[in-house]
Parts: sequence; structure tokens; C-alpha cells
Amino acid sequence: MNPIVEFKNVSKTFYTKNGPFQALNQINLAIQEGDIFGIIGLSGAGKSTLVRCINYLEVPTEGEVRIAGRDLGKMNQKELRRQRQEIGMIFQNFNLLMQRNVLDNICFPLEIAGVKKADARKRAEELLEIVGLSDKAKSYPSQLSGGQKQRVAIARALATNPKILLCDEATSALDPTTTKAILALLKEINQKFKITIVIITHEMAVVEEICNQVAIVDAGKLVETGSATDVFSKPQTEIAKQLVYKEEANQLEVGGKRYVRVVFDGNSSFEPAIADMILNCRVRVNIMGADMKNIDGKAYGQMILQMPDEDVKAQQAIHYLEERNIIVEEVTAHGNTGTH
Ligand SMILES: Nc1ncnc2c1ncn2[C@@H]1O[C@H](COP(=O)(O)OP(=O)(O)OP(=O)(O)O)[C@@H](O)[C@H]1O
Repeated sequence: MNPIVEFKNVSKTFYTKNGPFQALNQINLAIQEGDIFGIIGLSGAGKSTLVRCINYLEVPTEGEVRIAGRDLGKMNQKELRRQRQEIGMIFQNFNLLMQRNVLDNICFPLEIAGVKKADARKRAEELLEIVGLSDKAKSYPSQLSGGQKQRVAIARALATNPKILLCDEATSALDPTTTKAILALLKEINQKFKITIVIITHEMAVVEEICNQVAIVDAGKLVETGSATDVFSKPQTEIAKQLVYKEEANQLEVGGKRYVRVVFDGNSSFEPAIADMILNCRVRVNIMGADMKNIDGKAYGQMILQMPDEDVKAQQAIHYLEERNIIVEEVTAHGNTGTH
């Protein structure tokens, strides 16, 4: 079966007054139907440009973008318009029409698609129920909280029954509790309506919470892609490590004592492993920092432990962890490591 979104050698160059700027460089990517696909990267990496190529808001300068096997570059304007109705999009700043009430905001794309007013209204009411805002139909965006505005934007994006929903930093302007609620709604939409979701974010918590697949973009290139579990447990590139492991844990000042980084890759749970090591090896360790994640009920991430000064004890403890398939790396200086 064709992937629902496929990029084949996609590049995008912007021609600016300072000369050409290549925002995307030979991207190859496949998103399968039903995925919640996270695109992560530092600011300016090219995430928005990549996602805007999915609905041809940005037209690649090279390569092909295929939706369900059909090349967008070969479509005429009418076909492209129809195709775009199958791709909804939500944004960080919601992009609602401030002078229209909630119901009319949701009806807007339906009006453009030529749906009869009464039918549009009915569909908008259904959507309001799905996003949990039936009581706000007559409110104006200015009367809503950020989370409620994003719910309206989601309802509007779903109005034309899209197969794909693109989310460009959709939770970046929201507090953590509201973010969780919006992510739960997105997951529900993914599962109930089988809508493929593509999420751009700089927040790892968002990816951990709902994405099953991840792509990491750096300076216009796709540097890593795979299941969220794989990318989080074994980030390969420097940029992926930087994104996955928080900076504090990476830049530990060592200052003479012996430290190790213990990496959990989903094969063990943290509590028993460390507790058993302390009991069995009779060592004292200090946990200097931890950046642990729980993905699909398994422990991923890293922890920096200060080991006992006596070499034998420290070696014993390290050996104990390694025997349990836990990766232990010695932290030599400023976060540099040597794997045991
Ligand atoms: N229309 C444009 N004209 C010129 N340069 C552009 C244009 N759109 C984007 N760029 C440049 O392309 C690069 C990638 O931008 P893009 O918005 O895709 O990055 P991003 O990863 O989404 O970053 P952010 O998280 O900061 O939005 C940036 O350097 C940006 O300045």
C-alpha cells in the first residue's frame, strides 16, 4: 500500500534578496496512514517548510510530494484544491476569524467548498460536540481561552473530512495542562476517524505523548527517522541527542568525582535496577540528574550517577548494571562519554 504522504528527493530553495537559501535538501520521507508523525528540529531547521509542502502551500523546487500515491506536482489547480480539502491544518496562533462566531468559523471552509448552509451548520454542530464546545457555538474567539480556540481550529480543520491533519506548533502557545488535553483530543481524532496526523513541534513532551513515528530535521536535511521508541532510545546523531537528552544532563561539570551516565533503552525499568544495584553492591550513589521518559510503559532516557570514589566499588556497580543490559557510559568531562 502507498504511504499516505511520500516525499521523493524534495528540495526547496527560497530566493531572497541576499541570494538563494536552501530550506529543504533532498528530503525522502514516508508517512503511513494512521500515523501520528512528529517532525522535530531546532528553530529554522525547515520543519514548517516541510509540512507546508504536504499541502503545497510551499511548492518544492525539486522532487515529488505524493499524497496516497498521487503526485501533487502533476495536478491542475482544480485537482489541487480538491486534494487540499483532504488536508486540514492547525497553527500555533489558531488563525480564527475574529469577527465570526465559533459556529461560523467552522462553517467557513464548508462554505468555500460549496456546502449548503443548513448542511454546513449541521456538520459544524457535530464537530463542536466532538471537540467538546457545543455550548460555545455563539461565542466569539476573543471570549475563548487558548485551549478552546485551538479546539475550534481543530473542528474547523476537520470540517471537510480530511484524511490528514497538519499541526504546526499547535500546542506551543498553551500551558502544560491544556497541551495535554489538546493532545488527548488529537489522539482521539486519530483513532476514531483514522486521520493521519503530522505534528511539528519543538517540545519533546508532545512527541513522547502521542507520536508513533518521528523525523528529525536539521538545516534542511532529514537526519533521523524511525519509530518514536527507536529515536528516543537510541538517538544516533548529535542533533537528535541534543533534542532528546536535555541540555542540563549533557553539560554536567564533572569536577574530579566519578560520574556515569546510565542509559535506559526500554529493556529495564529504572527503580528496581538502581535500587537492586545499591543493595547488591552495597554502594552509595547520588543521582545528579535524570531525564527519563515513559514511552509505551517502558523506561527510556538517561540518568547521571555519582559513583563511589573507590574504584573497585564503582566497577562492581557498573558491572552490575551492564549485566542487566543497561548501557553505562563514563562521563569524562563536560558531558563527554566513553562507553564501557
Ligand atoms: N518564504 C521564505 N523566504 C525566505 N526564507 C524562508 C521563507 N520561509 C522560510 N524561510 C527560511 O527557511 C528556513 C526554514 O524555515 P522554517 O520556518 O521551515 O523552519 P522551522 O524549522 O519551522 O523553524 P521555526 O520553528 O523557527 O518556525 C529558515 O531559515 C527561514 O528563515
